[in-house]
Order: sequence, then structure tokens, then C-alpha cells
Amino acid sequence: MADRTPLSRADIDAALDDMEGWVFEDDTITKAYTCADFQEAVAFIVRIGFHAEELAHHPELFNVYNSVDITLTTHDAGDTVTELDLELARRIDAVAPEA
Ligand SMILES: C[C@H](O)[C@H](O)[C@H]1CNC2=NC(N)=NC(=O)C2=N1
Repeated sequence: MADRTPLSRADIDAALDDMEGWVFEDDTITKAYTCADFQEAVAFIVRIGFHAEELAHHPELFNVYNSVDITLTTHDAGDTVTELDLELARRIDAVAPEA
């Protein structure tokens, strides 16, 4: 299980180098997805939900029609980015609809 120790900015930047579309912003990592339509966006959100529950780690999600904007931070680590955010981000990418 990934841990909840705050990561350094250098560690976050190094990880994000291999994670297309994810950006560091205000002690969070964020990514904006565009789905084909609302149905695909909602299905994506449901798939994210299963991983969030499995990890006991929950994203902030903002959906408008076919867009899903995701923000990840670890509340238990003082609202900083941890390995758990990177793990959830990688799982989200793995269940994202094809671009
Ligand atoms: C007890 C439970 O596992 C914790 O409260 C979890 C729940 N989901 C969480 N989600 C996020 N994003 N950060 C947390 O620190 C967090 N903590």
C-alpha cells in the first residue's frame, strides 16, 4: 500500500514526468479529461469510485457534460501530495476512456 508521507516537490515532478496530463498545483495534482459524452464521463467516474474505495483514498471530481476534472491530495497528510495520490492517479489513467 502506498504511504501517506508528504512527497518533496522534486519527487512529485519526477513522478509526473511519466504521467501525461497530470500537473502539480497548490499542493494537489490535477488532470482534466474530455470524454465522448456524458454517459462515458459518468461511467469513468464510477470506475474511479471502485479504485478510490479499494485504496480508501478519494478524489475531488468535477463533471460538466463530457468533462471530468480530477484533483488529488491527501487530507491525512495535511493536504499534501503523497504516494497514495500518485497510485490513485495511475489507476485513474488505467481506467480512462481512450482519448
Ligand atoms: C479513514 C479513511 O481511510 C481516511 O479518512 C481517508 C479517506 N479518504 C481520503 N481521501 C483523501 N483524498 N485523503 C485522505 O487523507 C483520505 N483519508
